Amino acid sequence: MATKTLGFSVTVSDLSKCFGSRSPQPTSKVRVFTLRCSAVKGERPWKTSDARLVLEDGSIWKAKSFGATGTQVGEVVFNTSLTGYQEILTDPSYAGQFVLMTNPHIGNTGVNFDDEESRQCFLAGLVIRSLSISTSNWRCAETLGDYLAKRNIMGIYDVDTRAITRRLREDGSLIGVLSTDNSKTDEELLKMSQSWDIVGVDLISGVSCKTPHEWVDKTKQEWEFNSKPSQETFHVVAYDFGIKQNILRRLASYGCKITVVPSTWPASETLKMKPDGVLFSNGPGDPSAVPYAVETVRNILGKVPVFGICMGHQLLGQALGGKTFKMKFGHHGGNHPVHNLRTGHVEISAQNHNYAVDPATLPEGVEVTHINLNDGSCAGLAFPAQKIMSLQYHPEASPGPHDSDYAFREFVNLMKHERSKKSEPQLSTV
Ligand SMILES: NC(=O)CC[C@H](N)C(=O)O
Repeated sequence: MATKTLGFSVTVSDLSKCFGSRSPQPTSKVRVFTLRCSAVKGERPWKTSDARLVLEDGSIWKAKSFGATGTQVGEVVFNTSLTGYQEILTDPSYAGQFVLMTNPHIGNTGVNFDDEESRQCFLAGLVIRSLSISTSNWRCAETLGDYLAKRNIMGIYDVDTRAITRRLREDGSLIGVLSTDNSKTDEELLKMSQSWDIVGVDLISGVSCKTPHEWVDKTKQEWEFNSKPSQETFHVVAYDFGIKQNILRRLASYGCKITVVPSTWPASETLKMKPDGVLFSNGPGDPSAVPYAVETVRNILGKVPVFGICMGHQLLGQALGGKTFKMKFGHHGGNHPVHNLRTGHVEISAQNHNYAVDPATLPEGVEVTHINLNDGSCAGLAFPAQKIMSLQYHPEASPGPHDSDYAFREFVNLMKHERSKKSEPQLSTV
């Protein structure tokens, strides 16, 4: 190819190198892909070492490691959020998964003390195209590399994230093994990836809290955008299936007093607390792998107002008698358009899920309230007769746009309505 000067001493041939190259090596069952990029050859302030991401389809992606070292298996999913990698890293719903960020430049704002979504990082690892060589933000407390190393989470960079994303979009989500261990052969890693599965595994029990506790923190005043908090206080019991803390902060900001309970907390104990409402949270893995949670949800339905978010929505769907199914590659990102069928509005939403409820399997009376406009899948449900509302996506965002925050107000209104019904004088029948 003829080399043409573009200015800033960058040439077309330099740029073509930056887009990586597929170099299939037909010698064995596996094919190796390396990313050649002249722009990242300079000295780096962090340790680098060779790493391999071996996917179950036999492709091997050579990369450099940051964070922890070792060998880790997980399902690879891609996330299209442009910002918010710290919230993504601490979202417990990613347990068992490698998150590949499609935004090519990650790490430039470091990590801070405020943006944690849970007590630790539960994900299998992080896959990025380019790790920022410098970190600059007024809230930055640590670099991304140091943060991951301390939490024993593996990361890789200098890998062709666009090519992997296209593969996942075409072939569906894939299991992969990430390794920095040179003593393991490609075939061994491939075998590992082909013999592990995320379907049917209860990942909730590994991320849920162990004992009930109160939650009081609201969204900090400087970040608050809801100007009309409720004048009344409502007691909400929140089931922690891997709950993101911003769900709790948003509920507290809307005037709720919250008791967080573990995933195995009996429905009877919850009902004894006489809550105004119950929240079923987001969480990792396959909703069909946790029948005990579906049973708990079933025993609460109809008795108090409930709100299900993501995993909570899927468990509600199953408790109502419906079915969930695994999607081809799921939805992960902060830019998913959702159609609110009740208002006619389109919301740009934050999403993170691989499973969905099949609305055709739900009983009569259950209303589909929201649709994902990318693929028409069910994004929200309501069953007014049973005081149920649920969303497949994340109204708390974090990271993501705030378009769907109104859902917390709707939940408060549901509880308010129920309270007012109880205080109405009962007509006696003769
Ligand atoms: N964020 C979530 O709650 C995810 C729910 C479920 N683990 C899924 O992947 O669909």
